[in-house]
Amino acid sequence: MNENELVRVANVTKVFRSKRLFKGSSSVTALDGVSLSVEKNRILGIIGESGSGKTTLAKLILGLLKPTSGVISFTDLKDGNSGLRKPEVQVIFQDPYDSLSHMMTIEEIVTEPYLIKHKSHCSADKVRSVLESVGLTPVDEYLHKYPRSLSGGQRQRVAVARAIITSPDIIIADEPISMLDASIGVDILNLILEMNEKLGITFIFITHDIAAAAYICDNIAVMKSGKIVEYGSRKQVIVECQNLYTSSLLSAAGADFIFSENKKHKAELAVKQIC
Ligand SMILES: Nc1ncnc2c1ncn2[C@@H]1O[C@H](COP(=O)(O)OP(=O)(O)OP(=O)(O)O)[C@@H](O)[C@H]1O
Repeated sequence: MNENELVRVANVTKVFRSKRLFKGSSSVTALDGVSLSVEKNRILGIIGESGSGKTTLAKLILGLLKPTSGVISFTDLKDGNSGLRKPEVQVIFQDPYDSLSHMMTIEEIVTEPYLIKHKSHCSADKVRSVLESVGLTPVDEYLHKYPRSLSGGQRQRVAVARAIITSPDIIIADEPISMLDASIGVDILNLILEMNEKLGITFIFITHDIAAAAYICDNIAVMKSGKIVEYGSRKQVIVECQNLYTSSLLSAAGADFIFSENKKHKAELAVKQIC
């Protein structure tokens, strides 16, 4: 693996097999010979229609599933002065109404991953700084609330806070804006950009929305029926796309894309595209 890679997915296939009583067995090839790299400090977009295999790929990278064939390898990172460790991966789910426990306060939800990782309580200062960094201010207004009293956008900010509290190397954001209003979705895109730029967190951004991917991702993999049909830099995929399926996604998005090299402009431009 080269020094810029955190994860390499090499020729990975995932077949789900199920046995049905009296009806024999059936199988679904969710991923078919997928190869890609997750590069350090970058945002990798995985885009495709429903059923194209995006979540299966995310679950394989998270270690929740095992590939049927192929290899997923993680680079070794320096851990303190001596040891080596694998990159830590956290996840943000699609549904901010379902992914946070209804029985826990915002403080408990955000600090839980820290407690699991370090087996010790998180300091009050740390919780405050994490909530501030995701824009949940004034912090005292949020700490003791329950998710039910927050809006969808605020809940997704809680999910981002929960994901960053352990200082992960990679965050997999699985359709994080698909259940939010367009303008709130753009706020979350801005937050992902900020976490990437300020904290250096690598993101895998899973979406069916090519406009959103175009504006926040450095690299994009376009998936169809379990295969990657186009893969490259944002410019290669959006401006110089070679594949008919990618072109059809671009036209379906009504995307009269203004290509900007400047990441900071991308989310604002996305407002016009997504709305
Ligand atoms: N546990 C499973 N058992 C059987 N089939 C599965 C399983 N998980 C996923 N699949 C199938 O694998 C294919 C890819 O599913 P996957 O959820 O990865 O797609 P996706 O692109 O994430 O879709 P969506 O955007 O709807 O979440 C689909 O045909 C799906 O039905």
